[in-house]
Amino acid sequence: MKENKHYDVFVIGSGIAGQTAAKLCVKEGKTVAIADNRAFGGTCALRGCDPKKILLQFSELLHASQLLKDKGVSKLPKIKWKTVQKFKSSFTDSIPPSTEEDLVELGIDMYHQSPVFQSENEILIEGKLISADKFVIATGMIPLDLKIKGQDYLKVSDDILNLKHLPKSATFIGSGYVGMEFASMLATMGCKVTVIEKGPASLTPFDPFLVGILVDYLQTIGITFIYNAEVDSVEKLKKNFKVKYLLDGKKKSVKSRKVFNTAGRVPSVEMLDLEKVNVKFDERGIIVNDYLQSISNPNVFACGDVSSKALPLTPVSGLQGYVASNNIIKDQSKTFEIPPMPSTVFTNPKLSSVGYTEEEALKRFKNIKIYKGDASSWYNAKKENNPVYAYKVLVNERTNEIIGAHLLSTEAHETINLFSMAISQNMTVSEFKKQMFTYPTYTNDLKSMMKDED
Ligand SMILES: Cc1cc2nc3c(=O)[nH]c(=O)nc-3n(C[C@H](O)[C@H](O)[C@H](O)COP(=O)(O)OP(=O)(O)OC[C@H]3O[C@@H](n4cnc5c(N)ncnc54)[C@H](O)[C@@H]3O)c2cc1C
Ligand SMILES: NC(=O)c1ccc[n+]([C@@H]2O[C@H](COP(=O)([O-])OP(=O)(O)OC[C@H]3O[C@@H](n4cnc5c(N)ncnc54)[C@H](O)[C@@H]3O)[C@@H](O)[C@H]2O)c1
Repeated sequence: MKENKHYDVFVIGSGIAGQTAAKLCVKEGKTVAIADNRAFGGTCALRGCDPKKILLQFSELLHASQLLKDKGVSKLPKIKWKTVQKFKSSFTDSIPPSTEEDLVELGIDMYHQSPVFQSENEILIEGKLISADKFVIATGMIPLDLKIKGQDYLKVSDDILNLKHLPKSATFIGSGYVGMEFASMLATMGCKVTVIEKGPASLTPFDPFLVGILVDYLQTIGITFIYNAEVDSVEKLKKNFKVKYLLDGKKKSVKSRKVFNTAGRVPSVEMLDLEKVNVKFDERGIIVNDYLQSISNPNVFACGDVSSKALPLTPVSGLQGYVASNNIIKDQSKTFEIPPMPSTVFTNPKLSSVGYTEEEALKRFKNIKIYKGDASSWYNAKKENNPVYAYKVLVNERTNEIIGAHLLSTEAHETINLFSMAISQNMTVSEFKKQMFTYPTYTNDLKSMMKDED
């Protein structure tokens, strides 16, 4: 039975982008509803950043102990995976009910299904025909469908986060953020890992000098990397799965207990029937202007991972939710400008980056100064008995301002934020070096990275 209802704003997706938009709109007196076809809370809190970091910290603990094995650690910690999973669930289980409670308290109506657009201002959901003045699409991304024979045997990041047992062996198809983080985690925990990548390198948005060092190190802990490979099919054997692929025109295969599709994520738009609402999208997501409005229908906003202006990271998605809702509250009042955005690949060790890459800086500036080095002989790495520590810092030679920083270290995920602040404040190298930092810390090392040759 169809029932008509009208809202000022209807939000689709309850992740950070959708929740931010819904909450700001309702606080401004709008009538708001939000829909999700999965548990409320979004990827980051339920199936991404947060649960991932809980699991990863155990591999970090083990990694740190492995490094100090002959330096005073006599027995490596034994990780009880089932207990780790219980600990993780103690965080994730409470997210959907607490999110729903919050939304109810704010007076936001909830729907638990994917809506399907019927016209430029109507959707069909839970059997109801609902209209709204504005729609916010914040549906995030879903794993890319690999479309290979045996694809049903492939597991994705959600499954890795919910692994009941640590597999003896695993194959990852794709070596971006997700593939590298989980490959590093499983290999550290003793799993035999193979990574098959279609391109010539891993983590292509990151600095190739540091990626090279990271990959070399991950090989020493047992990960096999296969590049320029074309995965053909997955076959189920008795205990294992066989991944067949082509390398240099030759047919090859690898066997493992689990096979993970970590070949990327695509905008979640398929179920919405966006043609009916006249909203254009491509492989990057819903095409939006600087106000995060659909270029073809200004009453529809798209924010977070699903928007064409996304950098699929939690803080950026939150910012986009804020910008979109501000523009709903006051027409075209805020543009989305991407601030210098630090990003980390949480491998052991971590790879972090902010600002320009060397390639981008060379195109953008006439002359740049590159401070680059292997810092594994520095105190901080040596005290951990850690063979990996490296950096690259980029400076505009004319102004002496820091324009990019790339770090590979145990603490890169924290120290990169200092460079983020320096870049957004247009700090010069000498201004940065004037700052006093605690000692002995990785932060204090940042100053030593920008040392001119005598
Ligand atoms: C394994 C993993 C690890 C990550 N780690 C990090 C990290 O360490 N740091 C970081 O910054 N970022 C990380 N990310 C990325 C980060 O999770 C995303 O950038 C962020 O969650 C995007 O927020 P969002 O609100 O745009 O989308 P989401 O959080 O994905 O929310 C979208 C919501 O829409 C719902 N939805 C989808 N389609 C429909 C539909 N048709 N109808 C109704 N609802 C729908 C989904 O169920 C979901 O709840 C990670 C991602 C993954 C997968
Ligand atoms: N730490 C973090 O901040 C974090 C962690 C996870 C995800 N994320 C976000 O999620 C997004 C998606 O991450 P992701 O790792 O899923 O994707 P990605 O785009 O980072 O990596 C996908 C990789 O798979 C490879 N690939 C694609 N098709 C393939 C095929 N057929 N065979 C073999 N390799 C193939 C690509 O060349 C690429 O290297 C990222 O852009 C990132 O912003 C962030």
